[in-house]
Amino acid sequence: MGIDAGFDMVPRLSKGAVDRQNWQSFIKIIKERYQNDDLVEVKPNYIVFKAGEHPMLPFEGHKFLRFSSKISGSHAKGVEEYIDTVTWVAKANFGSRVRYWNEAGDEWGFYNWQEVNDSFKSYEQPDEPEIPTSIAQYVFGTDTMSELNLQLFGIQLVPGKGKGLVARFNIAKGKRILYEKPFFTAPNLSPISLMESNIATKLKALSKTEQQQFLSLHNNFPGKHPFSGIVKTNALPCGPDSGIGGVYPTICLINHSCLPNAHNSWNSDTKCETIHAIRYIKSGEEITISYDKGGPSDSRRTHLKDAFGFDCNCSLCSLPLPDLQISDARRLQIQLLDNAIGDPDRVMNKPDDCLADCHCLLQVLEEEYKGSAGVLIARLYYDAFQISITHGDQARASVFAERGHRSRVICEGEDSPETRKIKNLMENPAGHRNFGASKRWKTAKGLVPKGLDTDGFEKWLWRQGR
Ligand SMILES: C[S@@+](CC[C@H](N)C(=O)[O-])C[C@H]1O[C@@H](n2cnc3c(N)ncnc32)[C@H](O)[C@@H]1O
Repeated sequence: MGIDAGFDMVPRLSKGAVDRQNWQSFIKIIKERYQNDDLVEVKPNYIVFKAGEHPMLPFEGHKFLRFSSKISGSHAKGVEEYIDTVTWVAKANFGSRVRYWNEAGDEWGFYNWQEVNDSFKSYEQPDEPEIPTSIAQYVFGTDTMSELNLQLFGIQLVPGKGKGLVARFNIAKGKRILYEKPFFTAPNLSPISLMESNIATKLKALSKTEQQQFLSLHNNFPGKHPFSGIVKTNALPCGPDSGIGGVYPTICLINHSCLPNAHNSWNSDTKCETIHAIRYIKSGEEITISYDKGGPSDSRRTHLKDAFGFDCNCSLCSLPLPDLQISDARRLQIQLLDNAIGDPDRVMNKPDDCLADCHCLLQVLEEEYKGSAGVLIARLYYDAFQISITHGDQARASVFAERGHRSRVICEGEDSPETRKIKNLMENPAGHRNFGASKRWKTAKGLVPKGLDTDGFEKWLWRQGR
């Protein structure tokens, strides 16, 4: 008997070039780290740590299932430190594929001992070399990237920002990068002592590992209320304008950019947060999301400092002053247009002006965000949809809904409640609550013109030249 702890690799690595290379660099880091440690011996086919039950790391990563040992009793001396360090390095290389468990915290390994012992036996004898039959097999082992559920990012130190997520592969626009359950969700309570005790209660309900993960998150507000400080630094709102925030093991390692390449969204059905690429992300590029609501650099800076406690050094905020001023002017214009479009009296009485503002906003967003305005575009099309449907124009409304739907899928995926909502409206625009408030622009859904060239169609859609 005794208490075991360690980590499992779930899913196990493939024989493909990508996994092979990642495992080799992981082994290289381990070898370098322990080169002067007499208790860590490099054998022909694996590394053995001569403490506890002598956990091993094979040189062939696809054989590896578990790194663990008993951590209780006198013979276990020193092994816990090896387990902690190797787990940490493995996590940095393989992310959530590395599942740490500790029987002291009622956590158990993923694989059964029969599977694990068989894997240990296979370490001694290297495999016969295989000739891959396809590029996919060579690169990915036996399957494609998605089927293998490859983690698209690694956790790395990013200059000036602490830890961050960096793409390990080229990531296509619209690709789901992460889907994660929060440790917990919590409201922003006042006074702070109340918030602290509320979080303490939620923390107690977590496993030991989760508690450790939570406590290892960055805290910009150290002092008398450490739990609240961690939540304030890391929590992401559970939906736009929600006063409830969620704290996540991996998503909370994503840094902010005022010009992000990914979008975070709360799925109120599954109670999970998703991260999607909103533009093509190159391998090696940092993955970023936006923590704030935009606006010119001054107001962004103030908000990020007050709400999250840091000074932003993203690529936009680091622009030379003349360039930053151009961006600031556009951000201000975006805010003004957004406010004007959202005015219900104007939607009712000056719909042509509102639609013209939507068109103008679309152009400014494209310029400012270099074609990657993400969810701002989805919202804009929803606004244009609402203006059209309020005045009975089902034809235009269905086109705007279709465009809004396309943008939502990119930012949030098909399973997002927001995506489903706009999809329903695309199919049945008259189902919107404002339909019929006015008949000013009345059209049937089927009256979308056919045979126009792109310019002609855009002119029709935005009611230009009337
Ligand atoms: C949610 S955490 C992100 C992960 C964090 N970098 C870490 O090491 O754990 C937010 C913190 O990361 C840093 N950070 C994120 N985005 C930044 C940015 N654009 N500029 C400077 N620091 C940033 C700040 O310290 C911020 O409080």
